[in-house]
Amino acid sequence: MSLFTEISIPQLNISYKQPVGLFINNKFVESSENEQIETVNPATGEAITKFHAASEADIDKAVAAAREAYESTWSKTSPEERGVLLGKLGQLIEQEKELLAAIETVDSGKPYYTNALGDLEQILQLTRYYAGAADKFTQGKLLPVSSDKYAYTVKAPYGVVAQVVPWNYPLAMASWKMQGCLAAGNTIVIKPAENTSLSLLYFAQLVEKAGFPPGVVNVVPGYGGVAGSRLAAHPDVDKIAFTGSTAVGQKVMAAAAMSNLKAVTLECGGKSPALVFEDANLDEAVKWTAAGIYYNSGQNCTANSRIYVQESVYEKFLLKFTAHVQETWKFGKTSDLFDQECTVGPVVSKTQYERVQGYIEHGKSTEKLSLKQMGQPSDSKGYFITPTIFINVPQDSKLNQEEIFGPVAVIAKFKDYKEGIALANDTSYGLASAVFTEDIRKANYFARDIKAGTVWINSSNDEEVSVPFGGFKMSGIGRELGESGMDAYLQTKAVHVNISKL
Ligand SMILES: NC(=O)C1=CN([C@@H]2O[C@H](COP(=O)(O)OP(=O)(O)OC[C@H]3O[C@@H](n4cnc5c(N)ncnc54)[C@H](O)[C@@H]3O)[C@@H](O)[C@H]2O)C=CC1
Ligand code: BAL
Repeated sequence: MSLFTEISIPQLNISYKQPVGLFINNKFVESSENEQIETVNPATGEAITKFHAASEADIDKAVAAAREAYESTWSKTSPEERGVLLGKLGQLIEQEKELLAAIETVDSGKPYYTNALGDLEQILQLTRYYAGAADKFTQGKLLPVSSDKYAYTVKAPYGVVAQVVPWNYPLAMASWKMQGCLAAGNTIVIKPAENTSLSLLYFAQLVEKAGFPPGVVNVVPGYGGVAGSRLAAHPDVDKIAFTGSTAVGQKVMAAAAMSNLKAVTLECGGKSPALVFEDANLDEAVKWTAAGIYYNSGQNCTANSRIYVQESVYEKFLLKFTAHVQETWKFGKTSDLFDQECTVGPVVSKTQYERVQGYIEHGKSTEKLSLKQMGQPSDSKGYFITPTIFINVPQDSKLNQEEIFGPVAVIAKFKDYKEGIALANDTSYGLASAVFTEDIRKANYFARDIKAGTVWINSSNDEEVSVPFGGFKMSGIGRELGESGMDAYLQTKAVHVNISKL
């Protein structure tokens, strides 16, 4: 099988060369067992191409390349040099952002204009952020101890870092991990998800063009149970960062512990609440909560998948929410993801389609809940799911307890602040939360009382690359983005200096 394949995207009049090998030492290579994975366009269900899947032996080669690059070159670069390389990478991303967004659209099902281009804007922004941060967030501290002694701290990179990323934001989740990690001075072996590997393979070429030395970034597409688990258990990986399901996050942490006690960052599932109080601006609350559940077809770990509305404005909110969803969250003409009006794409795969439809069917038939469904895709191909609203959902419903990861809003009532915050906290997850009120005290009580890593006051899911992101409880460990996105890849060394004389 060739290491490149020609792919056409007729809607944008684009034809390009897609790398389909493993990227090790700045070269595309075949997998040692010649195993291949077919990737499918979620809007049509049709195959796009096949790419090589890394075996355990390939992972070992990639880790050895990353180790060699770390010891021989990368650990000797200055933070400023790393910042310059990230700056060049940013320029290349800017030049290629339309193509990268188009690859995301075709491979992961993101509407091009209203979604995929947005991912690329964020990637560009965070690449520039870490280019500038490389020589700022790497500084240690001077610690005066006594007249005869001082100490200083050094922030040292871990060395070889493994990263395992999911399919809901293929290149964005990779960038959340890679750019800060490189700025901090580590080398990387990164595994994209098996159903959305194309954008990161294309991106690898930009890494090489920007001038990163061989072995600094290695991209190893492959199956989670083979390539992912080998990375988690690898004795020469110093840290692993993972985004995906909580169940796999637990496996990654166990493998990390039982191999070499490598450091771990986990960004896992969520069941994030939004509380809408009676004094909220309801139009604003409707707009944000709808975006917070329907953007990216609900495939967001931070999706506000539980919406609680104070009982006095519940009916009014429902009417407004339903009308707004009908108006704003729509499939494209002929289910075309390149239609400028398209805001709802398919979910990523047949597996996810069946999983999300399973929850809808469960709500409808088993729990007999009331629901509204908005519009139909214009043809039956692909994995499109109609934006769905479940109404008056009891707290113990499966729909209120489990992460659905699809365009399914779950709405319920609450009486007062005490009940609202109790319902919001009634989950094993703690990734994000939102509150809608015009009362600054109430908003701040909520920020104080909610057990979640992110609180949005009068908005939802509007992340910033400069602000830390991560979960409480079973949503994860550690933080990404902002200064935390570099700190996650630095460890502190304390140096004691004795200047006393006998
Ligand atoms: N936090 C988030 O952003 C995400 C959450 N999810 C949740 O997980 C559910 C299931 O989706 P899946 O694709 O099954 O998620 P997953 O957790 O299996 O996949 C995420 C990544 O982990 C890798 N992986 C799988 N098994 C592994 C293992 N044993 N060791 C190391 N890496 C492994 C996969 O290849 C992929 O790259 C979704 O419905 C959603 O609820 C899924 C993706 C992203
Ligand atoms: N919004 C980016 C991370 C996530 O929700 O999956």
